[in-house]
Amino acid sequence: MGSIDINQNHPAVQVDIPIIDISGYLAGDPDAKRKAAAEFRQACENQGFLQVVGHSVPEAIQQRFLAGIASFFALPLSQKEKVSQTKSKCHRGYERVGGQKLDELDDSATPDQKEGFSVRRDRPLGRFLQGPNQWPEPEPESKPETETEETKAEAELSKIPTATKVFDHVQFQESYMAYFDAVHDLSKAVFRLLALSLDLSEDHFDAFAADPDGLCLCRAHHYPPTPVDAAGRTRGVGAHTDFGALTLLLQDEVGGLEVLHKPTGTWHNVPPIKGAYVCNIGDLMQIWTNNRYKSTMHRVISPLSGKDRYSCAFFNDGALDTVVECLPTCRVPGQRPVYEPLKVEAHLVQRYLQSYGAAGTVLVS
Ligand SMILES: O=C(O)CCC(=O)C(=O)O
Ligand SMILES: [Fe+2]
Repeated sequence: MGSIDINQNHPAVQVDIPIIDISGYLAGDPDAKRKAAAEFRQACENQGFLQVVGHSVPEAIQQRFLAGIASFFALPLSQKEKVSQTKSKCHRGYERVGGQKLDELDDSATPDQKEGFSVRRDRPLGRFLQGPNQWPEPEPESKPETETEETKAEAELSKIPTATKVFDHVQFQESYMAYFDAVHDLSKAVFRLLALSLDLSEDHFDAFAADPDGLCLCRAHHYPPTPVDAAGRTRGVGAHTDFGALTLLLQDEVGGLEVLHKPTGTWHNVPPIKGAYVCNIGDLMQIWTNNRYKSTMHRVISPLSGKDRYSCAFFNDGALDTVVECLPTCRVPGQRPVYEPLKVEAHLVQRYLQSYGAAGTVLVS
């Protein structure tokens, strides 16, 4: 296990975000399995954040996906709004800058300075958040009937490759779903490691994590650059904990993700590692483990002037009917659990309403 010292700005505070190589575990090596489970246990008990390398998601799938989302976000706003999340009954599609406010620490915080695109499993419209995805359609090409000087000039201009021209809606959807499937598979393997790390049977979370109707959200983000005068302090995403059980985040090389060291109230950078997954524990896992595993607060600082940042968070929120209650290995006999048992669906409804305000009510009405 390697680790990075991220404390340049806060030399007195030690925050360790370990880098865990799971290739041996995935290859079926029993020693590597024990070692990886122990490393997960330590990381989750400590900071609740780690980075996974040696995983199963091919670099080519990541690269195609990142190229696809960058070309989508470069489209004109009017085109992106055609697949706006506000048109979806199940929260799919495009979310414009400021569409969500995740900050849980500061009521006066501005909405998140990010735009997003949300995809889940494609299903008929059903229970909370279940339904069809929204995908961008090709723009109809208009052909002028008679050629004039003006239309000739326009035709010349249209030879210039613009973002609209390079956007390929078929490639976007295909690369997105290939990425979704690959990261969903990885999340199932990570849940297995989490089970082992908690001294449970390896398949303990399988039904939750692999349910074909379970809620998984794959949300791509674009963080536009911030002006120099606001450098370092604008919120790409406000301080929050993740709602679900497990998050796997792919980030580009720009950086900006920070985790909170609660005892000192200091923020620490999570350094980008090409192709790695930042893996963090969400609230459901903290409840399951009776506070043994930490759902740590984090935020994103907007990138400096001139730089666009792209990332993608995959949240495996699991089967809606699961009752989350203190795991048998997370309390001593006779000890009362910290939390009352709760249903995944009820928990998610509450957190969506909090972060989306009135716009979230469409999901539960
Ligand atoms: O983009 C990132 O680095 C983090 C995003 C995040 O925390 C979230 O979507 O919950
Ligand atoms: Fe998050």
